[in-house]
Amino acid sequence: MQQLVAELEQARIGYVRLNEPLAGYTTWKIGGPADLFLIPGTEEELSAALTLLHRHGVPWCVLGRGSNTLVSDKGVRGAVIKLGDGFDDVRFEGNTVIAGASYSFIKLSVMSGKEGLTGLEFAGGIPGTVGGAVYMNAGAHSSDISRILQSVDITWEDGSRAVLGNDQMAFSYRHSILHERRGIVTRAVFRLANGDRKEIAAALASFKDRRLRTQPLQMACAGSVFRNPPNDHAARLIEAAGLKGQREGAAEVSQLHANFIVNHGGASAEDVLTLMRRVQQTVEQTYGVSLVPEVLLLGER
Ligand SMILES: Cc1cc2nc3c(=O)[nH]c(=O)nc-3n(C[C@H](O)[C@H](O)[C@H](O)COP(=O)(O)OP(=O)(O)OC[C@H]3O[C@@H](n4cnc5c(N)ncnc54)[C@H](O)[C@@H]3O)c2cc1C
Ligand SMILES: NC(=O)C1=CN([C@@H]2O[C@H](COP(=O)(O)OP(=O)(O)OC[C@H]3O[C@@H](n4cnc5c(N)ncnc54)[C@H](OP(=O)(O)O)[C@@H]3O)[C@@H](O)[C@H]2O)C=CC1
Ligand SMILES: C=C(O[C@H]1[C@H](O)[C@@H](CO)O[C@H](OP(=O)(O)OP(=O)(O)OC[C@H]2O[C@@H](n3ccc(=O)[nH]c3=O)[C@H](O)[C@@H]2O)[C@@H]1NC(C)=O)C(=O)O
Repeated sequence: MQQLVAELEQARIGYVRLNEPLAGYTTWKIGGPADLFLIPGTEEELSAALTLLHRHGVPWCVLGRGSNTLVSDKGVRGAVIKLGDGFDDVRFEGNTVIAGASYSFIKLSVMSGKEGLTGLEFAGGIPGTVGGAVYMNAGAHSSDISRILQSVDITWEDGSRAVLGNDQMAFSYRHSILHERRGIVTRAVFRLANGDRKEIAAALASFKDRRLRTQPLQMACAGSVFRNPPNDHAARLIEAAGLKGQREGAAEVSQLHANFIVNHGGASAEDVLTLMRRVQQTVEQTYGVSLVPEVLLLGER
């Protein structure tokens, strides 16, 4: 690892830390340390970092805002990559928006509305990055990334780069090709339509109001814990099974939204996983439905 760190520093990879605690990089505020934590600032630095990691046989993963991720208490063996400043930009060209992968998805939504462009209103309350949103095909209010994405710049794990069009992304409900082939989104291009600024602002405000009423936004959480089963809602099943308010340590099935698990402060990943298993077992026994996690588990168990 010492040799790898020396080579990363020689290649001027912006930010390299050993044993970096990850809890602060997730919205659940949970998780142990990463052996190695890298913040490449440019595509060149990213490619160089991936090449060196590959050469040294060190496994890696990429973290956006950590708003859909549960990091294990033992943390991550290998490297965690977080894209830096060179990926935090946005520009508008006619009806097209080009955004860096670490750009805030919420800010992208608000900025597009201010430009009089419609199509990204659904993203107003999704507190992740553009890269995480593409990976997840994030969606809300009957829309998702697949409806507006034109193309994506990707760096594959061998350091090579490609541009993939929407039809090459294998999008489906909370799924993209990146679940099957390891690569890092560096930039995304969205095709929007001309709209009325006031109407877009009104739609954003109404979605925001609905979220504030129905989701525990002020609490540390990671959005919906389970995917919705076909033609139903995980939240409906969890509430009907009497699980709202169930606790394990400082983790609780939210009283406001049954498919959210909130951290009251100091919850461990094991607390959350124990609660998730209890929810799955109870819903399976009561309704015969297997709930599948939407949140992603990262790190050593
Ligand atoms: C309050 C709240 C509300 C939410 N509401 C919604 C909602 O309405 N709809 C919805 O879909 N989600 C929602 N979420 C979940 C979450 O915000 C989304 O899944 C979001 O897209 C995750 O983005 P992120 O950057 O935080 O990803 P992370 O959690 O950091 O990562 C998620 C996955 O994406 C991968 N990834 C991250 N960046 C990249 C990249 N640059 N290239 C390749 N892979 C990458 C990671 O490796 C990981 O596998 C909500 C979460 C919260 C806390
Ligand atoms: N529960 C959790 O674990 C987490 C929840 N969140 C929630 O996500 C939202 C965004 O948080 P954050 O990324 O830190 O950004 P901020 O709350 O700092 O807001 C950044 C910008 O986005 C706007 N904005 C925030 N929410 C919305 C929305 N739903 N619709 C439209 N515009 C919005 C804000 O406008 P304005 O000031 O006018 O609202 C502001 O201009 C907040 O509601 C926050 O509570 C975020 C992170 C973790
Ligand atoms: C938050 C996420 O996305 C959210 C997205 O914000 C919203 C809005 O479009 O729709 C999905 O939630 P959801 O299906 O729970 O939507 P909601 O409108 O909140 O609830 C649906 C229905 O479930 C029932 N419901 C909801 C909450 C609750 O505590 N109890 C309950 O019974 C209600 O009948 C309600 O009508 C996405 N979740 C999934 C897993 O698809 C996420 O993916 O992280």
